[in-house]
Amino acid sequence: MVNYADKRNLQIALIQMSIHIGEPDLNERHVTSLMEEAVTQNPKVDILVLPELWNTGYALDKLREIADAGGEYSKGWLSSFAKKHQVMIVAGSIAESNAGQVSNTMYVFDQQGEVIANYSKIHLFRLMNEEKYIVPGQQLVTFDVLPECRAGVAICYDIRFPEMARSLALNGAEILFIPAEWPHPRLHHWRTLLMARAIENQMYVIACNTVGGNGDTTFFGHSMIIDPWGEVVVEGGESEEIIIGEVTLSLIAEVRNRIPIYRDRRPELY
Ligand SMILES: O=C(O)CCC(=O)C(=O)O
Repeated sequence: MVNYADKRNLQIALIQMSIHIGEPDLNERHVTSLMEEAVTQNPKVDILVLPELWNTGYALDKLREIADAGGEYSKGWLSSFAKKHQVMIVAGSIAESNAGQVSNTMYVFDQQGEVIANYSKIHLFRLMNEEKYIVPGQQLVTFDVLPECRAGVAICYDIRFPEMARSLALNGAEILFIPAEWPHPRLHHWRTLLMARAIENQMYVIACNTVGGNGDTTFFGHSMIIDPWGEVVVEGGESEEIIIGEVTLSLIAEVRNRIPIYRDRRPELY
């Protein structure tokens, strides 16, 4: 939990990085240097956000060999980083192996380096055969960013399922973090779905995508922060970059009071 009692705004850094496919050691060095750069150049950053599968990329046929056993190695150094820099990390996701099975799993660390949330992607992306190599998670996850502000998490394809974001919102989430590895030619889907999840749930959407390629697939970046009114606070381009944006916590209640969808919904009819 971000531990400033009077905190009203949050500074977010999105690590929009390229991934060396199937090279966890290289990726660890790469992501660490970008995270160092983010906290050095922006000492006020509260939360670092990483993209999906940053340790391996979609090296699906090698995943069993190269996935992090129990996530222990990644959890170790990410925890030390969070503690050293007093920063919360929404650590994208990694390929994690357990008893021969691989999951696409996210960890969230607080400023003391404790793991405060752990989510495995529940909707696996058939278009890329993800379900043949990865086992799905079985539960939705929320965590507290501040005592009075809860967040939910989703990974990439999960945003095509509006029921999921709505369930997270009904569980109290006011911010939705979304690590992704989303490619061309579906930029229009990416932007529209993120915008819709923000507007329909009146929540901040904080989405961190990758850049670069895997064979003939190109990941387009466009990591974004969208406010609960649907305005884009910040949006990346198509190259590697650290994107900084601010979350204004008071805006969430303001939007929810202005158009009170949670009071007006009729769940008994649908
Ligand atoms: O839904 C999409 O178009 C992209 C999803 C995806 O690439 C993923 O879940 O890894």
